Amino acid sequence: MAPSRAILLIGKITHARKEWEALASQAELKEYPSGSRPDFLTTLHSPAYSTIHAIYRSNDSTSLTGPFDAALITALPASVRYITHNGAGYDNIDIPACTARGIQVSSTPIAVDGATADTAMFLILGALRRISRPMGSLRRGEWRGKGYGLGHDPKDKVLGILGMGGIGQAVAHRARAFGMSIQYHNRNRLPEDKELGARYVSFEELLRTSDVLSLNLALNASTRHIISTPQFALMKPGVVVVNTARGPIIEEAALVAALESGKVFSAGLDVFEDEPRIHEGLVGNADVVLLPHLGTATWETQRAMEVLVLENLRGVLEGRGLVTRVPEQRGMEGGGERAVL
Ligand SMILES: NC(=O)c1ccc[n+]([C@@H]2O[C@H](COP(=O)([O-])OP(=O)(O)OC[C@H]3O[C@@H](n4cnc5c(N)ncnc54)[C@H](O)[C@@H]3O)[C@@H](O)[C@H]2O)c1
Repeated sequence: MAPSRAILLIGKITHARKEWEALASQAELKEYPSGSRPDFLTTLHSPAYSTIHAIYRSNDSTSLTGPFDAALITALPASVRYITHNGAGYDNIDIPACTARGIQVSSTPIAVDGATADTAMFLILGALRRISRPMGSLRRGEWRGKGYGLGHDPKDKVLGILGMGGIGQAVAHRARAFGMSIQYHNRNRLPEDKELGARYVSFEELLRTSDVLSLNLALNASTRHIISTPQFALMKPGVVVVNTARGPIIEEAALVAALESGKVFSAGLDVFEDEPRIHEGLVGNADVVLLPHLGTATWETQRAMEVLVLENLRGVLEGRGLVTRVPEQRGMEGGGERAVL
């Protein structure tokens, strides 16, 4: 007998295609590989989509559908019960709108921790050395170039981690090997065994006393622009700021001003306020280290993320529920969330 429930894949599965196809014994598999938001909204009303039980989407597939905002959530077929999202950040999904409709959402924490923390370390070391300027000079045939200057060692510097979740903890673990002393601020203080010897401090103390500030918290209404002009004013002169979380956590114009005034020695950025647009004051600043949102861009991590989404789908199809439901839906019926940090 044909499965009566369907799963809709929006975008592509690249690294775990076989595992996706294996789900065909448990559900009808449908795919929406390309299109536009108006096209997607129209397609949602077709009878072929009326049995969709779960949706596989990703941060990348936002380019096909636009954000999963309240308008899109409202337009989903009544049959949709789960959204399994490929991405540790899910700021492009309106979680309260999903909860209001009884739709459970999972993300891919843990799978992303190592690669994103490696990226943060790369940016911390690169920004401490202001490595971009001499790298650019070399490629222009100018060897070290004119503005070349000495950098700083990570050893004995205070690393302040804002957001000590999975990635923050993986950054702490790595930074310790470079001789950094670590402090953090989080919504909730961690149990001692997860602190890895890091000191818990207030947000203000973190800003006032860190030599390097690493941003590792989720983007939401309360964290948008959490780092802006007043926060830069509190920081130590010559601080290094690294962001591998989400661009809008920093008010980019304020960062540019802090770089230009010399308050910030350098920055290392994987994420930007209005990707893929980048503030001219950052692109034009040879001393900042910039990456085009590559935090999880490794073969191993991309596969691990896809496999985790499929584990969530299998959990749903086999009646066990989601494996990594988002913490905002804690307490909602149907289980499967990780601890709220
Ligand atoms: N650059 C990339 O490619 C990339 C890859 C993966 C994740 N990310 C981003 O990194 C973020 C963190 O990922 P994670 O898996 O570590 O998430 P996580 O949920 O494990 O950790 C986030 C931490 O931030 C803390 N937090 C939330 N609001 C806070 C606040 N106002 N002040 C202090 N702490 C606060 C939470 O308590 C939690 O401990 C994601 O939300 C995502 O946006 C980026």
